[in-house]
Amino acid sequence: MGEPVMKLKNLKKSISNKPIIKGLDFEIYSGEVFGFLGPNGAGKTTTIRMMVGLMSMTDGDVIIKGQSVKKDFKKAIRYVGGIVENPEMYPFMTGWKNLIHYSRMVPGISKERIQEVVRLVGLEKRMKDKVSKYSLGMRQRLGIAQALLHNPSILILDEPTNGLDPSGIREIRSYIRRLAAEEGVAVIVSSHILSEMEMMCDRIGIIKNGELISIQSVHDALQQSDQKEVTIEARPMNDAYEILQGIVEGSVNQHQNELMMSVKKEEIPLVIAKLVEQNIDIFSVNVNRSTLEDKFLDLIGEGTIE
Ligand SMILES: Nc1ncnc2c1ncn2[C@@H]1O[C@H](COP(=O)(O)OP(=O)(O)OP(=O)(O)O)[C@@H](O)[C@H]1O
Repeated sequence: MGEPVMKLKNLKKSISNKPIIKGLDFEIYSGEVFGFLGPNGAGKTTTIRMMVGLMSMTDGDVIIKGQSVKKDFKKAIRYVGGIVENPEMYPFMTGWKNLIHYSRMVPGISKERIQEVVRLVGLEKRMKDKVSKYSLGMRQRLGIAQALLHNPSILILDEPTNGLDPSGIREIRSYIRRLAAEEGVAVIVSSHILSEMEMMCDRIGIIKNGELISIQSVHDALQQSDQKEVTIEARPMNDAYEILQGIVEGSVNQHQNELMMSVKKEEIPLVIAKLVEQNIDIFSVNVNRSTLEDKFLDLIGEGTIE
């Protein structure tokens, strides 16, 4: 994956002596979309605010392209583009004027670069319209264009799809993927919606109560999502083992009174039926939570997932 663009090192935050972020360690790489996922109040915004220097750190550090946000804020932050609070836009000015206005505050931004970022977020045809005529999704895209003007290595977007309708969400998603692929920027997006993250991200880190509880590649997670780890307590054990070996594709492991195997969810009833057919007594069947979705459901409680 090459050198990380950003490194979190034992990052901590306490507010009024209450630990909010309890030591985060992870790395973000060029060209990847990294999803920062967690239920409301998990600590996503607090972490992002520390990453971009909007909030002080209690302990640890954030290193961006080798520069410490704590010690060398100015050097570190020039690599970052971000929308953490609402982007500052003037509704009475056109999209183009807004970008020109912003570019004057940052040295070295050419007209060509402005055109390039406009193309990257697909707003070429709407540049002459006033921002007041834009949909929320278009404003969000203009905000992303603005954040990209100075060629950042890392783009940080806090809940970029908040408040958007499904077509707006689809658009933002495709533009974010395109940015990572075409510009090679690392993109961090936060959200509390797993399904959305799975479609947009290469890797997902799950945060709960200020701690990172899982970090996983979406590709691996989707490959695994079909398989379930199943533990069956059955007697006579040896007969059950023989039968299972004949029907389960992977290996069957024996541990004390239990047999463990990995099967597809739809195969679980078949496995049980075969054992019962052959007069095996079944005392328990446990399906262990192992996938990203399982972990996330564990966290936020079933039924609340979107
Ligand atoms: N200024 C503050 N004073 C006290 N507590 C705070 C402050 N800011 C955040 N918190 C607490 O820190 C925890 C993490 O909040 P944070 O906003 O980072 O969560 P989040 O994961 O971004 O959630 P959401 O999706 O709701 O924005 C919450 O319990 C919140 O109440």
